[in-house]
Amino acid sequence: MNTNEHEHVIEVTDLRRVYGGGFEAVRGISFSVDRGEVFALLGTNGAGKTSTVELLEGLARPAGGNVRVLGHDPYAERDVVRPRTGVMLQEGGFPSELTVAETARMWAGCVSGAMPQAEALERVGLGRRAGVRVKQLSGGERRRLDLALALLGRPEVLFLDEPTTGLDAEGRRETWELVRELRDAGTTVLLTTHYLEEAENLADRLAILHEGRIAAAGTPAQVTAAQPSRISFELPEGYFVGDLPPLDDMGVCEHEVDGRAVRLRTRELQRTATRLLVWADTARVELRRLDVRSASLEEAFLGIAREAAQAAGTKEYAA
Ligand SMILES: Nc1ncnc2c1ncn2[C@@H]1O[C@H](COP(=O)(O)OP(=O)(O)OP(=O)(O)O)[C@@H](O)[C@H]1O
Repeated sequence: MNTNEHEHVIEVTDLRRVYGGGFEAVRGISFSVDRGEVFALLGTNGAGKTSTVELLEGLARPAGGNVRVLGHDPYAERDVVRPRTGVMLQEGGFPSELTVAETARMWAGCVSGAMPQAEALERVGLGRRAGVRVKQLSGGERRRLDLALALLGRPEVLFLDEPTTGLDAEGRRETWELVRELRDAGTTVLLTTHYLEEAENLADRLAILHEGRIAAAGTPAQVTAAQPSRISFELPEGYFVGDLPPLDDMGVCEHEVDGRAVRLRTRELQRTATRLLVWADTARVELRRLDVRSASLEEAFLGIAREAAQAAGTKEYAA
């Protein structure tokens, strides 16, 4: 069970997936995930996240490139890899007539070295719902049950496909806490999500997919740092944007003026903010509603999707 000899628990090199009819959903992507890391795959609808995760889970054979999970080919060596991984699919699809406890028992029967079912249900906050039929669970509770089942085999690697879709804010935070606990105990987690806040909070590193390719990758801080920061404020009565120091000198790359409201974008936040504040101080003016902020992951995501779409010559995200 020792995986320390493998520097990368998940290693993907130039991976490709082609569906029947020749559609290439994954077009040569490479990344690796280290032991005890949480790695998020983000992307617009149809970007190729699920297609990629299915290859990592060994559910399909790649059309090209290489996948290694715990040092093995998850498709060709499924019997070696599968017992050491936990999979939470987008739709668990368990019989709805069974109770939560019966479902966990049935699933535990398929897993070697399973943890006690009650412990798995307790960990996801379903301990008190053990006697309830699956069909009576809310959408969020079903996601928790899917997660409990993925945890049953004490996996070294956990694949979570949109783990918090349908959960309320509290349920989402509880799931994040659980994922952090698992990570701290050495579990490697690969998740897909549409919630950028989730990736920002949870992921040690992430990759943004667009049309089957990686458009950006790194830590959340690295990915957002590549996008411009924003400064907004209102000029006082009698002042115009032309009264500011030359915007180029301030490091501004884009600006918008709407009446008195000014929005600047800059890749040199400290320089722009300093020049602006020195100017305001010297001119003895108050910049009302002053707001200075780095790009959020959401802004970075939208910017990357827009750039990638423009580069591909489509207009989908160019609006
Ligand atoms: N079985 C299939 N046959 C043909 N094309 C498919 C098949 N499954 C997925 N695709 C296509 O592959 C592309 C990638 O789909 P995939 O489900 O991997 O995207 P995703 O990033 O997970 O999207 P979402 O966020 O909507 O779940 C899409 O264009 C999709 O229509």
